[in-house]
Amino acid sequence: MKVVSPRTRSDSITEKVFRRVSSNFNISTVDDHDHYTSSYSGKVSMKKRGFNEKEEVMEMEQMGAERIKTVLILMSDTGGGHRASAEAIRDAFKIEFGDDYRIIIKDVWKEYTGWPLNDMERQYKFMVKHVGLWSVAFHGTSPKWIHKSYLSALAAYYAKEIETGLMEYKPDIIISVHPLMQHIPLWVMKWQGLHKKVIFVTVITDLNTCHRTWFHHGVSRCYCPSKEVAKRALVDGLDDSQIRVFGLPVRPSFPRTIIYKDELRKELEIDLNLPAVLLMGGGEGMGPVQKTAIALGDSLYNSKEKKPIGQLIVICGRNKTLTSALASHEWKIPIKVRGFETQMEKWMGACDCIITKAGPGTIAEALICGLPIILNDYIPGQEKGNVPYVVDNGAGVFTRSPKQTAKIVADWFSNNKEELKKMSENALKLAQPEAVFDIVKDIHHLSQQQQQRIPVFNDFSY
Ligand SMILES: CCCCCCCC/C=C\CCCCCCCC(=O)OC[C@H](CO[C@@H]1O[C@H](CO)[C@H](O)[C@H](O)[C@H]1O)OC(=O)CCCCCCC/C=C\CCCCCCCC
Ligand SMILES: O=c1ccn([C@@H]2O[C@H](COP(=O)(O)OP(=O)(O)O)[C@@H](O)[C@H]2O)c(=O)[nH]1
Repeated sequence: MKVVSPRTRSDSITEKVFRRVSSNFNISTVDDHDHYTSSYSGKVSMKKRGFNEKEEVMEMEQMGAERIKTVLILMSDTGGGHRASAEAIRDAFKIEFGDDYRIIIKDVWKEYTGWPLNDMERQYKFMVKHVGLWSVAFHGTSPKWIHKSYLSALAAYYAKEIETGLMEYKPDIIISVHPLMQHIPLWVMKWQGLHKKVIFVTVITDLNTCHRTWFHHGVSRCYCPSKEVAKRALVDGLDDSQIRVFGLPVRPSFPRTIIYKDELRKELEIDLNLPAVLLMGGGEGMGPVQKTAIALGDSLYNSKEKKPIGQLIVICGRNKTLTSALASHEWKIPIKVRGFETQMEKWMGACDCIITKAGPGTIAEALICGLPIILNDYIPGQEKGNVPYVVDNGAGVFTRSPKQTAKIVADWFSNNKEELKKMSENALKLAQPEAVFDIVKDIHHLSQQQQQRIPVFNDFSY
């Protein structure tokens, strides 16, 4: 008799989901306290690290020894902003608390799960290239019942893999810096009985019109970068005690670099005397970068006097097509065309203003560097609200026209230096360079509370 293994038989999707989900639920029950205790320190630690190590850890804890805490930061490279914020938090932990915390930045979806979760970057890139499609997906998934049903199905289907991914490093604290990384990990942790052991916080990286998936009632903290986002969190039912407004976390290297402008220009081989405009489009080099660069090539050249009135730095990020197109163009003004840069603070610190799509990371960094901002594009949904955030606060202007953009910059660099100065001052007023430190200090405080057995978790229903 031929025995058909369940793995080789070709199942329908429904059968596969049903089998996986029911087997996932057999792992533990939510209120099973014995299993809850063993689930975290037992199952993962014994499986991954061996029984002896567990005993040693317990012994040290009993002796009251300070233990290095592990922080797992969940992110995805959908855009460049989530990774930048994750790195900012990691660096700030290191500066504030030295080796007291071990920080791990992971895209758990990509590393441990399957389609569609492990393919978000590619699908997101496709969707934002077709903005209408993204707009429908963003707004269409806004109702809670829609995103909850979708996310809960994925959570159930990948529960085992996600648990493995989350618990591989035995985190004491999980920080999500991504809109799609609240529900699934929190539910999986609750199903496995771990949600009261591990502190879970969300750090929102959108400045205004963020998606509702950022808000989950089960978090210990929801760090909002602005009052506008905090209002949305309250409307979505989060408790006041869960919300903190410190600002968007920016890599600590930013506030430290800006003072040495001339040094930076020497290091980056930028003309010391000509005003400089930085042109970019997020981590992926999106928006009308090429057309704007060409328009600037004309507007920043004084054809009567046959000399440039400014210089241009273009950072194309991961957009290699853009880099090579601009590198092969003939320019009348001094220009630098760069690919993905790892020390953005230096390039921003060396320039006098910036042109960018309305990415929250770039905006927050530019504000710290006191750069007036010309926003030339935004992704519908999450980036729309960033435009009034900048413009209404007098830190920049919005125009989609490359010619208009080039005209404004030429004006700032010649007749209208006063406006440039005023906007720079407004940018600095809006900047929140300390945000990332405030966030890590607050997380540290939570961690201490938990050590003193003060409950820091928020129980939640689905
Ligand atoms: C009746 C309506 C039908 C609609 C059908 C849609 C089907 C679902 C398909 C797609 C899901 C779309 C998810 C929308 C949620 C968006 C949340 C959000 O704000 O996402 C933003 C991030 C990107 O981060 C942003 O990057 C910006 C720059 O590029 C900027 O920096 C900004 O500040 C950042 O926040 O977007 C994502 O990560 C979305 C990834 C979509 C992946 C593609 C879809 C399929 C893959 C996996 C499924 C994941 C689960 C989807 C859950 C759907 C419910 C929300
Ligand atoms: O060459 C580059 C281009 C961009 N960035 C960083 O990528 C992030 C972009 O985030 P933003 O939210 O502005 O836009 P996104 O890329 O997410 O669309 C910012 O921190 C930039 O400093 C970078 O480090 N190197």
